[in-house]
Order: sequence, then C-alpha cells, then structure tokens
Amino acid sequence: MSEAVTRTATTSPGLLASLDPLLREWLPRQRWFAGKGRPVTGFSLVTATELMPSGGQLALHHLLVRAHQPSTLGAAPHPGDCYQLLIGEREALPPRLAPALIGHVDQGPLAGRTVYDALYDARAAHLLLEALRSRARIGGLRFERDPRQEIREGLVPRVVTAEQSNSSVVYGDTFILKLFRRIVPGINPDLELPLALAREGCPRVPAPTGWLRAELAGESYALGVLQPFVQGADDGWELALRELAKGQDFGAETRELGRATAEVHTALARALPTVTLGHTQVQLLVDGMIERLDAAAQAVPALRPYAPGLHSAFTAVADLAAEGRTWTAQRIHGDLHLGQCLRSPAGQWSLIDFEGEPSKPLAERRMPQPPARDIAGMLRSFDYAEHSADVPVPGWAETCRDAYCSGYAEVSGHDPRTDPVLLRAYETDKAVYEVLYEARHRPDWLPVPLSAVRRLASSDPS
Ligand SMILES: Nc1ncnc2c1ncn2[C@@H]1O[C@H](COP(=O)(O)OP(=O)(O)O)[C@@H](O)[C@H]1O
Ligand SMILES: O=P(O)(O)O[C@H]1O[C@H](CO)[C@@H](O[C@H]2O[C@H](CO)[C@@H](O)[C@H](O)[C@H]2O)[C@H](O)[C@H]1O
Repeated sequence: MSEAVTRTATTSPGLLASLDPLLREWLPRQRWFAGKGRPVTGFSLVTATELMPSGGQLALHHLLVRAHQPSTLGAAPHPGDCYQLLIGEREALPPRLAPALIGHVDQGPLAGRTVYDALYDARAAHLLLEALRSRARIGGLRFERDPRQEIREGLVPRVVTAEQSNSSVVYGDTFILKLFRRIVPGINPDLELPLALAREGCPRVPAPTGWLRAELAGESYALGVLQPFVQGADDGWELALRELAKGQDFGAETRELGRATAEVHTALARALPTVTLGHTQVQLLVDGMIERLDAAAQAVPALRPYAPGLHSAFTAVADLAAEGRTWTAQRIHGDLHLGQCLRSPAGQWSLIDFEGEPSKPLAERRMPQPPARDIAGMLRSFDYAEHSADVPVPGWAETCRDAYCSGYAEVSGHDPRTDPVLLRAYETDKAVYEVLYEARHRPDWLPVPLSAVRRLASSDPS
C-alpha cells in the first residue's frame, strides 16, 4: 500500500500561524497569485491535510488557504481567494530545492524548520502520483483515476518551470499533473471538458487519467488533473515564432489547427447542451463586451480614442439580433490561443488548458458561447505572432487566418468568415482584454493589441 494511503489526516494546530509571515511575502511573488497589486493582510485555513507526518526529517502538508486582501476601490467586499499549497517542511533544504524555498520559520509549532514549495520535491511529487494510482482517500482529499488507464510505478517527476497560471509536474515524459492553484467550489471545466471529449472519443485533447478533488462541507473542489504527456511536442506559439524567423509560411499548420479546433467544437456540441441565443441573450452578451471596453478604457488611456469605433463593432451584433438573427452557443475552450495548442512530432495538434479565463467566475466560464469566440482568440494569436517577429513577414497572419478558417470549415461545415460581424466583435473583445492584460503584465507588449484596436476600430465588416 502506498505511503499516502496509510496516513490519517490531521491538522497541525497553529500551522498557519507558523507560516503566516512567510506566506505573506512568498505568495504575492508567485505567477499564479491572482490578487496582484493588493497587499495580503492575513490568511485563514480552509483545510489542512498531513500527507507525511511532522516529526520526521521531512513532513508534507496539503493546504487550502484563503488569502485576505483589501477589496479594490468601489468593489464589493470579498472573502479572499483560496489557494492550494503543498508545503514541505525540513530541518535544512538540500541545494536542489533552493528555488522552492518559502523561508525559515521562527514562530509557532514549526519554529526552527525550513518550509518550501514541495511540488519541486521528487518525494512529494511521487507521493501524489502514487495516491492517484492507488485511488487514495486522505482526509477530505480524493485521489481518483480512470480505471481503464494504468499508471506505471516509478516514473521520475520533474516540475514544469514555465510561467503558468497553475503548477504542473511531468512524470517520466508519460504523464503531466496540473495542480490548480486558485481553487473555487464546483465543476472545473479543465476536467469537465476533457472528460466529455474523451467520452466522445475525440483524440484532439489528452484524456484525463486521474484527478484530485476535495470534499469539504458538502462541496466538491477540483484540485488537479493528471493526463498523458504529449512527448516531444512543440507549443503552437514557439512553433509559429520559429517559422516566422525563417520567413516560412504557416498555412499548412494552421489549416490543420483549424480542423482540430472544429473537431473539438463538434465533439463538445455533441457531448454537452447547446442553446440558441435570441435577442435578449445577445443583448446581454453585447452589454458585457461594452462594459469590458469601458473598464479597459478607464484603466488604459491609450485605448480611449478608439472606444467609439470599437463600440460600434459590438452594437453591430445587437443590431443583427434586433433584426431577428440568432446564434447557436455551446461549450467552447474559452481561452484559445497558440500557446494552448501542442503539435506532436507526428504533426497532430492537441488542445490543452480548458480552464477558460481564470479570472472569470466559474458559472460564467461554463456557460455555452458562440464558437466564434475561440476562433477569434486564435486569429488574435496569429496577429500577435506576426507582430513579434524580428524580421517583418507582411501578410503572414492573414495567410494563417485564411488557412485556419478554411480548415475549420472543412470539418464543421461552417466558415467563420461568413459571419464577419460576430467575428469582428469577438476579435475586438479579445483585443480589448489584451490591452488591459498587457498594460498590467507586459507593458512592452502593449503596442501589439493597440495596433489591432486601431484596425478594428476603423474596419467595417458589412
Ligand atoms: N498533455 C500535455 N503534454 C505535453 N505538455 C503539456 C501537456 N499539458 C500541458 N503541457 C505543457 O504545460 C504547459 C502548461 O499547461 P497549461 O495547461 O497551459 O497550464 P496553465 O493552466 O498553468 O497555464 C503548457 O504550455 C505545455 O507546455
Ligand atoms: O496565461 P494564459 O494562457 O491563461 O493567457 C494569458 O497570457 C497570455 C500570454 O502568455 C495572453 O496571450 C496573449 O499573448 C500571447 C503571446 O504571448 C498570444 O499568443 C495571445 O494571442 C495573446 O492573447 C492571454 O491573453 C492571457 O489571458
């Protein structure tokens, strides 16, 4: 039986008091910390599960903690985001774990110990895989797996060091475990949609092998997903930049990517409910786009001169709806861009990361939406890639755009270019989002979405 299965879960009293000052400093520095720009004023424990007991050379605590922060000006009071932490505790940290250091504890029950992000620790990562393999239940934690998929023993773990919204560990190039960092109760689309696609037999998304949940006070929280690792894959963004650097046409690849996107959309429409959006629903959708534009223009002055033109991109959709036009909405990826696509060495595309935009509430992320939203996301990505090339390759994004839409039409029977008003609205909505995103995270990149904004504000699709 695995080490994890034999453990009983106990909550070490005062654990959080020990960690509090260190976490206040460490948590806001993490890429996945969602509350950037506001100080952390304290923590409360949602649940703590001891995965390896204190007292030994190494102890391991699984924590869900709520980080308290002051609300943004004018916003309603917020209980604070809940984060998943895997905290290792040792007397001293071996050099290989130095990048994972959280700090040296000088108060409470852990005084004198060194604590660190245990995902970097092979023993902790191994324990998680072992728990999934043996379908362990530890305290409120439920380690589950698809009984038809085997998990081999002894796979060597390595943490993925890329900047991410969550944290992932690769096991022997066979599996990848993504642990969600910001946790909300309810069904997480990053597990829900790949499971639905697997049931449909759609090979464009790695089928979940296992998953980790917490059952707390009658509510279920998705904490992580284990899925097959696509070996030797290139991510679409890196691949696009490489082709651009060589001045190469990316049309054949993007046509295949269009086909893959359509396969996923078609399978999702079969697997999960679709709805027809009439006038009222479309008006709500347009209102949302306008609200996001107004908020972004408020925050980024460079956007303001283009606001009226962008506004008309949205109202054009409402006008069509007022004339009786309807659209079909279905479950979609929700945050599709080149970085969410993997191409295997055999040339097969897979789509990953079905979480949607993590900053949006779960209910909103799980709502059916027109597939044009995903397509627009990808078209924006081609434009980003062309603007990021060291040597200009004029017309590169336009070629990708046409090839992608053609590939999409070949599989789905619907060419997104035949609905230019909706496509322009979604491209505009995404570009507005990107302006805000870049202003906050990568100001050097701001000119990329701003140039799209200029174009979209003056274009007339009719
Ligand atoms: N099934 C997979 N096979 C190979 N690499 C993967 C797989 N899933 C994710 N990755 C790699 O891990 C990175 C992060 O995964 P992603 O699901 O986008 O996480 P996040 O939600 O943290 O952004 C991806 O950019 C990709 O490089
Ligand atoms: O981290 P996520 O994948 O959830 O997405 C966020 O970061 C992306 C950047 O890493 C950002 O994407 C934008 O830049 C990409 C190039 O780096 C480009 O391919 C995308 O088209 C563009 O939107 C994304 O918007 C943001 O949500």
